[in-house]
Amino acid sequence: MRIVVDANVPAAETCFGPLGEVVRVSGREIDADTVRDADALVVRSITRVDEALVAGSRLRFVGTCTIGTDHVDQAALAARDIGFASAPGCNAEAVVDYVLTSLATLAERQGFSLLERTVGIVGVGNVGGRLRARLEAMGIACLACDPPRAEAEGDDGFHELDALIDACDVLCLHTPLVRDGRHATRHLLDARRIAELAPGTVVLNAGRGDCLDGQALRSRLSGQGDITALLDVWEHEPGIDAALCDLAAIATPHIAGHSRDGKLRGTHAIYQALTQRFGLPARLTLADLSPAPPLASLTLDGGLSLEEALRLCMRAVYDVRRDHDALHRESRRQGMAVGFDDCRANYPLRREFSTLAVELRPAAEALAAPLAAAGFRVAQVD
Ligand SMILES: NC(=O)C1=CN([C@@H]2O[C@H](COP(=O)(O)OP(=O)(O)OC[C@H]3O[C@@H](n4cnc5c(N)ncnc54)[C@H](O)[C@@H]3O)[C@@H](O)[C@H]2O)C=CC1
Ligand SMILES: O=C(O)C(=O)[C@H](O)COP(=O)(O)O
Repeated sequence: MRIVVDANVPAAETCFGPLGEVVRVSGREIDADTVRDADALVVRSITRVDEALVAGSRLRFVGTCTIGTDHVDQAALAARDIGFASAPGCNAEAVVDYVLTSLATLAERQGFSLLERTVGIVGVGNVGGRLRARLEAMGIACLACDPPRAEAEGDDGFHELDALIDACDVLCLHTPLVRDGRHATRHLLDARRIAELAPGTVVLNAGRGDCLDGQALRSRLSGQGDITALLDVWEHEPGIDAALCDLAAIATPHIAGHSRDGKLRGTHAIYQALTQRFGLPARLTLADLSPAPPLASLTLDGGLSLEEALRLCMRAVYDVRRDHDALHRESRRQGMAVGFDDCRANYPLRREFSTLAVELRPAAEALAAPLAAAGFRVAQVD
């Protein structure tokens, strides 16, 4: 069996090597020629998988090691009886880590307390749902907007997007890109809604770039300049709007989900789906792929405020300023599109909050509940 795999899929040789010949190709270079003689194709989010790509191939399976599936024409695959799998939820915890560390960084920079803010979550699926759970456990008020869920489950606990715009200090977008239909998300945050955001509002987009009208956001930021944007996803990646990138308080190259843990979960989910499709045994477990974290534990004594302790633990695992600085540095050095992709291809090791055990001495015991709520493993020590 010949398996073409995006060069940015970790552990591909370990997982797919025992099943066949693994051919590594850069995600943006995978084309009809590359997959012509392939039996299986394993991608991430940057390869457009459509009829033109698969028409001349003998593919029997396509897997994307990502949550998002907007880059895959699933109908075209089904019409050719090509099996398909994605990896729902694989990097949801990483995105939540990203949101928390971004908001904590902004709170420090702008001098507000995150614990006193109201956060609106748009799209309350694997990512948004976990974000809500962590924020609420930390005592932070949340409002949820998810019309498809409200329709299926009843309105209770769900609000209209315009109500979130009226009531929230922070608006987090975690919607998939849905181009058509009643719940389409393209430009969900459009020019009208961007104009209606109250001064001081923070907008964070870690869903898909097209869910937000980037031009309208740029005009508001460069004109009134009275709101704050934290952006991980962009229209026209990798050749994103350099002016918007400069105006965003945190600008990162679509890496919110790029923890090692999340990527390995994605690879492993597709390994399982591929073996099932070809009737092969799946011998590898996720634990076989996961390395020990470089920082396994730290110990806190008294003397830190809750927000200081949260920031310290978050940054010990993941500091979003590193990714913001890298995007600015590499886009200046190599040009936007090349720099953007370079940051993603050479992404440094990042683990999830849950890999860190925070040991608390008695004087720090009041930090136990909020640190656990934020996602760390907490233990009391003498
Ligand atoms: N920045 C990054 O690195 C990453 C981005 N993503 C993006 O985040 C998206 C969400 O991920 P998950 O939560 O795991 O997906 P999910 O499928 O579990 O949840 C998506 C939620 O959005 C809701 N939704 C759909 N249309 C909506 C609308 N018009 N308004 C409000 N809510 C709507 C759905 O009902 C669903 O509950 C993915 O589709 C992907 O595009 C995912 C992982 C990493
Ligand atoms: O899972 C998703 O959906 C994402 O957006 C991925 O985290 C993006 O991963 P790459 O395609 O950038 O490797």
